[in-house]
Amino acid sequence: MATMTSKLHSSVASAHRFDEAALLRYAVSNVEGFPGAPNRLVVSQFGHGHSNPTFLLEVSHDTGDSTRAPSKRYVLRKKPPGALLESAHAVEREFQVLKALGDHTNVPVPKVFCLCNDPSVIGTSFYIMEYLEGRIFVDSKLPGVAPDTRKAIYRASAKALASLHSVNVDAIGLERFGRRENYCRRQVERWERQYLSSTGEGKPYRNPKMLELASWLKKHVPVEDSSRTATTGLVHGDFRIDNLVFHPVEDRVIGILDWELSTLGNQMCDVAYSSLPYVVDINSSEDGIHGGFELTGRPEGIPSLPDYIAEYCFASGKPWPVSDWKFYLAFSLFRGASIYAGVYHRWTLGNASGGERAQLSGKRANVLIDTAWMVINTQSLLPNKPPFGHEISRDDPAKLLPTEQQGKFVPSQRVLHLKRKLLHFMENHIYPMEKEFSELAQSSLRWTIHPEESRLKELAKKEGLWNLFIPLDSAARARKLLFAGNDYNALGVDSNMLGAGLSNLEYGYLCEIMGHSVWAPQIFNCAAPDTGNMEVLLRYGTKDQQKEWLIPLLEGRIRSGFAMTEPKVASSDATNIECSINRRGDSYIINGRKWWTSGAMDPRCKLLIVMGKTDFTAAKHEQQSMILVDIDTPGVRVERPLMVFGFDDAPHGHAEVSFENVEVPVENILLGEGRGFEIAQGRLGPGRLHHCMRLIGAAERGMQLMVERALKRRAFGKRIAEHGSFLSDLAKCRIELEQTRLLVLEAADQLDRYGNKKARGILAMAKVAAPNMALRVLDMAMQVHGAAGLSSDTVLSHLWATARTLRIADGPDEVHLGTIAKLEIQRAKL
Ligand SMILES: Cc1cc2nc3c(=O)[nH]c(=O)nc-3n(C[C@H](O)[C@H](O)[C@H](O)COP(=O)(O)OP(=O)(O)OC[C@H]3O[C@@H](n4cnc5c(N)ncnc54)[C@H](O)[C@@H]3O)c2cc1C
Repeated sequence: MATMTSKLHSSVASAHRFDEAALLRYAVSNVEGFPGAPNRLVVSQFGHGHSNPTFLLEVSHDTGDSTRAPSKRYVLRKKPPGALLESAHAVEREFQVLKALGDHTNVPVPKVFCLCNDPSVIGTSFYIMEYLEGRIFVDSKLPGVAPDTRKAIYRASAKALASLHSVNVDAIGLERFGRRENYCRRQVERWERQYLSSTGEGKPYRNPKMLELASWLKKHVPVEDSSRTATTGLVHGDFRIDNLVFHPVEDRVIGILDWELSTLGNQMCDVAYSSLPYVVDINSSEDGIHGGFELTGRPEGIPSLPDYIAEYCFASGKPWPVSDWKFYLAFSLFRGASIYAGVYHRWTLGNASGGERAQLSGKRANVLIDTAWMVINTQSLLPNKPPFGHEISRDDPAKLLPTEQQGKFVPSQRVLHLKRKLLHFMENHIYPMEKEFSELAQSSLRWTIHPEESRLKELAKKEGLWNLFIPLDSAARARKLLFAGNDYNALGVDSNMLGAGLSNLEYGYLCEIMGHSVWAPQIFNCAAPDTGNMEVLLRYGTKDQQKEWLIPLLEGRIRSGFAMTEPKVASSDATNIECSINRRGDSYIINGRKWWTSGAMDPRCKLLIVMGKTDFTAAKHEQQSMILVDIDTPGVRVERPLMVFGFDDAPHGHAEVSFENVEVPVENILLGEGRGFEIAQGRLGPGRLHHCMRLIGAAERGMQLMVERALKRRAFGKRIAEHGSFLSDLAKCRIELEQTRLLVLEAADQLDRYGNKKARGILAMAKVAAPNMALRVLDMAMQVHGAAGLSSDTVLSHLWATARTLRIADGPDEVHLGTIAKLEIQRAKL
């Protein structure tokens, strides 16, 4: 039978009591939505197998009129009291992994609210997380459970394990969560050390067979362990059925618990560990039979071991693990034995959680050691191939299909939440203001800022819709460089300024929505060229450069321009650039003429990133450098605004700018002389993809307006929507839009996974496809609107003009096509 999580707690063990009043004070100010004072806190302790004591917090709020609002439940997890084994009980790491998974993936984990490292609150570090109401199957034999449900429960746990093993750790900020290579080797050494420190003289009995086991394991470490392979990634470390919370009635996992041992490494260890019920019954106590299902018989409905592993391999795409299975199983038993020995040692010292269960741990350690030797001496454990036909799940193929919460391009809950907020903001604040913004931009006050823009920016900041474009890795660099020690306040900067920690793919879903309106991106501080310029400063800026320029840009106090293109030379080939940046003493002197410097007309524009040559004689791609120039420096002259099909894009504009003996300090050079191309590559990858994402949004807006118009407007006796030619054109637009969206999302995903250089082919494809698709859709939308579509009375002509520029402004199509073709030919030559 399953036990509901609400039935797994009892009163707090005396050794684990803590200062509840201090906790309450802390939680009220650190957990969003925690009931405010006055309130009542009831603490109880989960008794089921936790090496880090885990508590249920039930907090209710006095309403003041003798009633009490229903209590809210949270779970607190802390380190145990007393002296601890080195590196064990790291609740900080548990918090880190849960936060990353909860924020960026669909892996089922409880939401975490706060981490407290201050021991003065309740004596040790702790964190507070969501309470999950659901079923826990304490016994892996699933007694009292119907055969069908048993099958579904095992299948669901294999899928849950596959889901966590499919996580792209590099994209969710966990790339340094552990060393990936040589995991097993290090683990064998680590658990051997741990075993030695838990047993021996003055401590519980040390089993010599355990030491022999360690030697055997060291000799049989799989070859795949030494490098990054298909099985390297996030490892849970304690993945077993009783660490999973299942939905109260549906047979699916809603929470994977107990992440204490999680790290990066060889995921086959998790798979083997989760298979231990097949080889040993660790729940059988005292002198009972300790064999697992393979020996004692499987309870009806529980799949065979090969079926269980095949289910996992199919869901995760991992190879069939036959070759080293013996090692992985023996290692899992060895590690389990070391953990049990540690728990038993703690029990003898009086500070193990888990009550009576802890007392049995010493015996269990020895059972596992014996079982490991039995496994080693067994001929075959897994068949050479997965069982026939398991891929097409024999009984219910539909259950194997991804659900609506799975799939490569299904945004995480967090992104969906941001998306809802963004859509709401667009409806309530952006669309209603579009007409007024446009009117001001066409008036004699065109180069001024509408006061509503500043108000909306503040609102976007408050709503957490600010700087969402900043990728996780760039934010991490700036956080380290600029805000070491998390001291945001010393600089007077709000920590939200570094965005929401999204990957490029995650941002893609949001950036698309901003693309619905030409006015939206700047309200969220996500407009070009500021985004690209901030990216440059985040990635390549020194601490001083970041302080001077990045912070005001992050805060939206200033704007910036990127000055590369020159009227005199074909600038799609940046090696042609003629602007000179010459060193003179402690200064650089800049001379040249640029045009199409977007944003330079904006009254708030303060910074120009200028690309020029510091050495005309160096190798072709080492002549260029980038330098930071204050637009008010003597010699910088904004000559004139340029027009795009009659739009000057006021108040930001695109300017022709001349530089005449402009002197800037040497510290303003970015990254160093000759590094301009390198920076351009870093800048243009994500930045250009943002354009593509916005173009998807612009096309969606076109589709929406086109359909609305076609449903309202009548011509030749019927609505335009009833004319056959419209219907087929509309359908073709939708097909093209969806194709392009998938391409752009795939490009974002590859950018996250492989980086700019490796993803350059698909990035180039997205850059060609997106503007061309948007142009066709918007052109069709304008056509359906008749003459109105070409006027400025709808947003269509402006969206179209912007889309058209992106066949050139972001590098001409021909250049991107050249990249794609070159890669294609290279592939053919391989
Ligand atoms: C609205 C807008 C905003 C812009 N914003 C900025 C900005 O903020 N900062 C900035 O520095 N620049 C900006 N630009 C300029 C833009 O980056 C350049 O226009 C672009 O790089 C092309 O350079 P070019 O105009 O000199 O064209 P050229 O290099 O002269 O190219 C002209 C044409 O030659 C052909 N061609 C070029 N290369 C190849 C090839 N390899 N194979 C085949 N045909 C080829 C293509 O048809 C191309 O369109 C902006 C442009 C626009 C329109």
